Amino acid sequence: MLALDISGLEMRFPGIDTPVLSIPRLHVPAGAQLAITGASGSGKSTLVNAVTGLETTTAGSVSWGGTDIARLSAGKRDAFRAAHIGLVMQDFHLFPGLSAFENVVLPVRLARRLTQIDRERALGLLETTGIARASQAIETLSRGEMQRVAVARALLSNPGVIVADEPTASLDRRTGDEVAELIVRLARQDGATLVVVTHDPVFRERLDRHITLEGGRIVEHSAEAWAA
Ligand SMILES: Nc1ncnc2c1ncn2[C@@H]1O[C@H](COP(=O)(O)OP(=O)(O)OP(=O)(O)O)[C@@H](O)[C@H]1O
Repeated sequence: MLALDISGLEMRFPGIDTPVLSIPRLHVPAGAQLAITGASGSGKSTLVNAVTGLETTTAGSVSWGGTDIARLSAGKRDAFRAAHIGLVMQDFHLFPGLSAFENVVLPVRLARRLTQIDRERALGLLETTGIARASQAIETLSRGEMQRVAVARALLSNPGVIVADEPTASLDRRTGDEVAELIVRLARQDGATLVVVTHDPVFRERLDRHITLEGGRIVEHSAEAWAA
């Protein structure tokens, strides 16, 4: 598990005068769970892209466990993300033509040779996430099952951090609640720090702290989310 420390973060885009994101300070302790809410266009995805290193920051530092990823080269940021951050996205990002199992192990297989331990962990995670047939073709799974496979994939390398961007937004209420419960439970079990963008107040209440963004700034936060 890794703590997140943001300081003086700014994200600007060409042609826009004001920063689309401006966060003077934010601290999330190692193993804590942060929900990010806010209206459309408030900067949630931009913040996710900054904390995962998917996008280059304009100014400030984004530090995970003391490593400031804003200072890393693009290649080193990618390597840091692969080693430490499990990502779950709204639209799953799964590969058709592969089975559930093959989807879970794909990122590891692309990085290195798959070991027996990887295979066993992948099968164990599929079982934990409620996927009965690991060999089932991914495109034949229900949407809820697909997101469960994406959760298993995010957890395979035992990351210190899990970042989920609206992971239940394209699921129905009941399925979404089940996936939310699963993400929170597995993050806690693995001791991973969890950051979730969600519009869902029920999901937000499952996490131990939250911030609300408006116009790229933190306008409201729970007592535990130290932000100034
Ligand atoms: N690459 C870019 N170039 C220019 N403007 C951008 C870029 N990316 C994001 N923006 C702008 O930054 C603002 C924040 O966008 P962002 O996608 O972070 O919002 P959001 O809160 O995630 O919205 P939603 O809930 O609709 O996904 C928006 O006004 C958007 O138009």
